[in-house]
Amino acid sequence: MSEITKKNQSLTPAEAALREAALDYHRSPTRGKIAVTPTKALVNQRDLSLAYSPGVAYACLAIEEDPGLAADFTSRANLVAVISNGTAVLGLGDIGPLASKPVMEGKGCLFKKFAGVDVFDIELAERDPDKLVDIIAAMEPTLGGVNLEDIKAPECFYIEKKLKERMNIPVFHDDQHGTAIISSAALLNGLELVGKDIAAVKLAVSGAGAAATACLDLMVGLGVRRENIFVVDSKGVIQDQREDARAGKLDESKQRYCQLTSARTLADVVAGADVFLGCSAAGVLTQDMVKTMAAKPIILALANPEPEIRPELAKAVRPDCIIATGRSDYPNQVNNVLCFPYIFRGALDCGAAKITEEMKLACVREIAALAKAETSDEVAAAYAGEVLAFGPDYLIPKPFDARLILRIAPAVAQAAEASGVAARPIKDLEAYRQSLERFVYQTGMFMRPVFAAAKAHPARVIYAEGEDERVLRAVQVALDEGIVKPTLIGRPEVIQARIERAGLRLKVGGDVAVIDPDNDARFRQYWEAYHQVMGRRGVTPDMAKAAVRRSATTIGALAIKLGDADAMICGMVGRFDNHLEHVGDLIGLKPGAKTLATMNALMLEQHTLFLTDTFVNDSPDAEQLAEIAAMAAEEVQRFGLPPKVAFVSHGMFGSSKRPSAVKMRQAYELFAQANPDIEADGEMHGDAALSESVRNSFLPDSRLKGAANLLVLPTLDAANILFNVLKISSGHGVTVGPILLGAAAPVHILTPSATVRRIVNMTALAVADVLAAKEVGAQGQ
Ligand SMILES: NC(=O)C1=CN([C@@H]2O[C@H](COP(=O)(O)OP(=O)(O)OC[C@H]3O[C@@H](n4cnc5c(N)ncnc54)[C@H](OP(=O)(O)O)[C@@H]3O)[C@@H](O)[C@H]2O)C=CC1
Ligand SMILES: CC(=O)C(=O)O
Ligand SMILES: [Mg+2]
Repeated sequence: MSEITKKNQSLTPAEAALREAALDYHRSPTRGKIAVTPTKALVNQRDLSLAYSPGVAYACLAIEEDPGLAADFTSRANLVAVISNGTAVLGLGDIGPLASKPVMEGKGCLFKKFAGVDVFDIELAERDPDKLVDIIAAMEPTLGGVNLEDIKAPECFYIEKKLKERMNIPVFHDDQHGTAIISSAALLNGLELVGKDIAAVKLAVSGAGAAATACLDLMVGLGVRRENIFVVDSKGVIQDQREDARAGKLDESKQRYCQLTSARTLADVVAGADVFLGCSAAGVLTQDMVKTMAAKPIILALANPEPEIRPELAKAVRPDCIIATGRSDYPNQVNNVLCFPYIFRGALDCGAAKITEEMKLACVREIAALAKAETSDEVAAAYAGEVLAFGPDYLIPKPFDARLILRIAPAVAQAAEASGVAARPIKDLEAYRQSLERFVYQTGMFMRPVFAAAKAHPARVIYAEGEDERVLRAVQVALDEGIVKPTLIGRPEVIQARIERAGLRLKVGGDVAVIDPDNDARFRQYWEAYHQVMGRRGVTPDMAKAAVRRSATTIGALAIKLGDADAMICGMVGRFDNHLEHVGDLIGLKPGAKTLATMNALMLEQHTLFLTDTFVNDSPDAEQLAEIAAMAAEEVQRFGLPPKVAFVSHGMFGSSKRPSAVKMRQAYELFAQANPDIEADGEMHGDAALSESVRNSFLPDSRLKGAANLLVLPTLDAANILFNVLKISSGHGVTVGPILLGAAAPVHILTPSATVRRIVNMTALAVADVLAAKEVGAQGQ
């Protein structure tokens, strides 16, 4: 039996579940985590002659004449290579370049998602440092920057040094400097909390590789005294009596921290230490060792994926400790993801030739300060339910804090200019900061507030098409996310067979309840409830029984009505209008609402847009449009976004007297009267909705600033057509919806094209809506 098979067999159930989920995530729906996509249209002969021969030759010749133009005519200035040879992959060690690829693809995702930086992940089968330097240096014409990753010490120091000498673009070994920047910020904040002086603290360090050495170098620069640092590597304490030290064979990086001491083991040096820094291996710091640390110890246990000690173990023996790890599932995630996307963003945007010490220190300052800054509405929404006040469990900002890019990238660009390495200094830093906002709502940030709210209060969601494999897969994800208590409508034996065929872990009767439309003890209760609602609309008891047997959406709606579920997802099979009819009949309108309507969200390259009404009302009048806009604006806030509403039309601020333009103007006026605090304007063209300068050329004092994010369209045709055109033309726009507005309970009617991810997102939204409805109800009492 191989070591890996043995290891898999010894996983706890939670670890085994995580393993399955992680493998599934990497395998489907596409293999791997990242792809290369063209950014220009290439659809006709003309495009071809521009993109390729003959037109491309002009771009080539322009660059030949002025190499700086490569930044304008190619993607180079936004392209970073994440390069590894697989010799120190996380804490997994020397697993080789091929096995390192998921990590490098992952870093690529983080670069793109958090900071819009494009990445080629490059895994090289080469261990010889000089050959690696030659290979990487030869790639300079391709790249705007090099992020070295998971290359082991001491070779990594030499490789980075040589590349910095040879290349005229930023070269940054993430494991060294990214880790150093974050852990230094955590150390500074931690010391502030425990009231200790950086010049007086004793550091015990496990690991003397890339990460640990760089952390120590930076910490010494910040005031830790070298004589107070005691380092342990795989052979024990680095001290002058060690065989390699006596033989003069210590690497130069270790020699810097070699001590004259009688201590020989980690336990020896941890005793009395104020700070433990671990960049080494899983579990090396024991509870017994932690017990011996000085008062209010700070523990930075950064080995990945398994830290030197788990926080619950450290806290059990030293409740006074402050502990951080590299993991996402504990407070205080000290991980270089808080740094590398943003330091490169700033460096690329100002054309930095290098990453200097000033640029790194700017990052430390910004990250440390951000943890102490007042939390913005967006961050509070992104981490709903968590306390984000500076303290022992909030030492440094969270990875989904949108302010990271807004603060770090400008600070880095400014520092680059100050240290004389910026080829294109940023002239207007405030305008630059504002331009970075385009990255903030592009990503997981978009659904993040919704998921956080759902996670804090999981709710009972009933799925009408419970036998559909997409639904089963989505329920598995939603359960793994901890956001749902699901009920599936369907035949139990069919559901079970499909769960097994799809290789899912759902347990019918365990974490998943089932309502069998052919045989359920609640049948009588359900058809009677149906008859009670429909009896005066010509429905006999026999018709009521048949209706309940025939329509799963009817069953789902009745389940909500009778208190067996909080929310419903339906619509994967059949026509939208049929589902809507059942929902209208049985769930009805929420108090105060006069109409049902729908809204769809689209995450596009440049904007996140919400469009209404995409599915319900053919040609709503001005009053209905104002009401729909108000409901839609409320839902937009669920995503942590301030709604910015544009009533769009063929007319522009009174330029047209046609009825549809007049209607949109009236709708805006009614909306503005009822919702004076929401930014809105109309009627206006679609381009004016998205571009302030176009809008200003007609009306400089519009009540709408920047780009609108909620477009209210005059008819169902207009909204539905625009939505579908944008969805396809954007290529990779992510969509959420249709989001049903105005119903008395959270119900969403999806469409037959719904993907697993869409169902998961709509589940999260339905659960978040349950919570919001309860809060509104409580306020009304
Ligand atoms: N949270 C974060 O952001 C980051 C965390 N890390 C983590 O830090 C760890 C090290 O990474 P990196 O520096 O790149 O790797 P390196 O291979 O460069 O260094 C590993 C170091 O750990 C030492 N080591 C190994 N086993 C032990 C042990 N049992 N006791 C004490 N020291 C030991 C090695 O000793 P020797 O020199 O004798 O071989 C070496 O000095 C990994 O777990 C990695 O995941 C790294 C970067 C970022
Ligand atoms: C986070 C990281 O880069 C590492 O653990 O190697
Ligand atoms: Mg790494």
